Amino acid sequence: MQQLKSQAASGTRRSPRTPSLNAHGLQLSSCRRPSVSQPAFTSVRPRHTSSSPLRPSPAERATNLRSRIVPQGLPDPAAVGLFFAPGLAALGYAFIRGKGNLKNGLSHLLTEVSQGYFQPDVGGKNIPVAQGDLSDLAGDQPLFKALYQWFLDSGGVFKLVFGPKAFIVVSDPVVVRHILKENVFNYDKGVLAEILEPIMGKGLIPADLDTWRVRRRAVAPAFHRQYYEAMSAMFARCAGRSAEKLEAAVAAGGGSAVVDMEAEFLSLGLDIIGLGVFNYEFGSITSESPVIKAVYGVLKEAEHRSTFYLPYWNLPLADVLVPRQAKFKRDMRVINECLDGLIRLAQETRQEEDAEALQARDYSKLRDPSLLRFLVDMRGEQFSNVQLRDDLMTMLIAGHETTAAVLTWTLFCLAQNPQAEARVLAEVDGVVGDRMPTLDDIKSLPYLRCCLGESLRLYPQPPILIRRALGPDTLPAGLRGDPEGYPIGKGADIFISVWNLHRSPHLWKDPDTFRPERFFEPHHNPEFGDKWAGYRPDSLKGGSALYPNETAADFAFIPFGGGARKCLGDQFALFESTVALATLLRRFNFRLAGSAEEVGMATGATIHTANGLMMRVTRRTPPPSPAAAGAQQQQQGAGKVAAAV
Ligand code: HEM
Repeated sequence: MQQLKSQAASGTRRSPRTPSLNAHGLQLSSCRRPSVSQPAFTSVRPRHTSSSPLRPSPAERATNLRSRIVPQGLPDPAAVGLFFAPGLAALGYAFIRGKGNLKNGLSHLLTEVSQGYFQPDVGGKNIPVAQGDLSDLAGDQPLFKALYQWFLDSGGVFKLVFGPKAFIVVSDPVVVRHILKENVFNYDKGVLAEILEPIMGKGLIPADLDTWRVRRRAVAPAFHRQYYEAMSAMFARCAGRSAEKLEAAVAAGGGSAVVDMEAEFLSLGLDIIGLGVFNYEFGSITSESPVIKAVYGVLKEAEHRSTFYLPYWNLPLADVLVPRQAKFKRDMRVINECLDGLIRLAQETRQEEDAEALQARDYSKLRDPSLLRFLVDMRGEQFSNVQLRDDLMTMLIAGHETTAAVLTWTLFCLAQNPQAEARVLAEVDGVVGDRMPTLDDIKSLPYLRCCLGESLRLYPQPPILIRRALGPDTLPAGLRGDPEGYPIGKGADIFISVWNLHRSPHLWKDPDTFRPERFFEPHHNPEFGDKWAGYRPDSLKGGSALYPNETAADFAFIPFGGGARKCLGDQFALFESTVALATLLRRFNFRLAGSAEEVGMATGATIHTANGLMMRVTRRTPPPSPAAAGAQQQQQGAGKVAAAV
């Protein structure tokens, strides 16, 4: 199997980065500009007619995506004026200490800070501080890759100090299990909640624990079997639309087209999440609308905000003085009006029932099978319209780019692994044939499911989860840790590095290699003793879980988090990805149009490509479907019988 180790990560470069956050967690934004040139694609690409940033042409889209990746160069001057005087003083200090060289100066500042100046007392005194030159943070690689090196050097629990803040970085499954499951209610989302609150209000992801308890209990029952049946049909319909669009591009290109598949998956993901969550047809695969524009605007702003330490947008008049804040406000108004309208409509047609009765509805006959319909119709639920809107907004943002990223990286990995690709195709041809894939088909596609798991292992969305301790706690030792554990205090900020866990040499064989079959094989590291149970595929067979998950891996694999605050949309996203890939892979061949290095990797709201996933798409001639082959055999058999008679 091909090593992916540095393929995607290399090839893009040069600009400082800061940590950033997305809907689900911390994004270690590289904030860098790719220096590689776009491959010189000469063949026909599908054209978008608009110059809107939302329905971009491929060239526009690459620029837009990059501008989403790179936090838009310099911040707003007004914002700088409002906030950065102390920062500039610190930089001046850094400059002097660094003898005139800013990078050295930063290194001095960060190193001195790491040695204890300005550090708030939140315990963790026996936690090793990452050794080395913290100017690595201003170097060439994404921050989460720098964290990986420190993890290898310093172990599964270490402290990272920069600016006025100290963060405890956790990359050990024993400690992660403790935080996400065993002592879950001692933690909230900390800095993530501060950033997301203006966008998602008290939606499930940033919600405080009291709000979260009530809303989780209300929203979770909406994801039920009948809902997934209806959703699978919708996934197939939307994926069919994407296929038609690709067909047209291939036909226009005389048999092949170079298409940015990442952009296609973003459109597909938006259409699906709109229909699944509030039965709203964005139609973004084929069109554009002010609402789509506003959604992308808000996503972009969320990403931009996450690259700043200081929430300047909360200052009085920020939305008047800072142009991008004014735009953000306008975008929010457009989305809120749309959501309010949908909520109003759902309320006008409300048919109250108990949760069990709602789950037993005949979803095949419902014109609106969405989550919104379920939530509004549920008897006895007390919630305000604002709360409902926050929940919808949260799911819209949580389920869009994340799923598109999974599809993007799975296709990227398959294109470089012909054996894995051949195995997936054989599976899809044998199971789905020319039909639309169904929910039941997913059960018979184990290898495709593992490919999705493997893509999520290598490219977790997000690569870091954030927590803040609400009270004192003692983190367990984990592998080779202090046997006494690590006492921490209230307010301690924690980064759970999903990237480190997923690529840890202590937890996985050949951690950087794309090898989906690993999820069929048990794996254990005896060094953990009985602290970590290892990866046990058998534990999936007995349960209802179809995809590798955190329980089977005992928290070494946490693409959807784990414990009480685990993602609510995990099955939605995985079913969607399976149906979409089965639909597209059956009909088209996808080859990288340039090299893997040219694809590049960058982080923003998710880990995405730096330059788009440019693929040469051609029609695939699949073998006859099993049904067609069966019919053909029957005909031949009948022919033989007739001849014999
Ligand atoms: C591949 C796609 C997705 C990935 C990788 C993903 C990942 C995650 C992760 C890691 C968390 C936990 C965050 C934390 O613990 O801090 C989370 C939470 C959440 N996700 Fe997803 N997600 C995906 C798709 C979706 C979809 C499609 C929806 C909705 C339809 C959704 C809704 C949510 C919600 C509501 C939460 C908050 C759960 C809670 O706190 O109770 N996600 N997601």
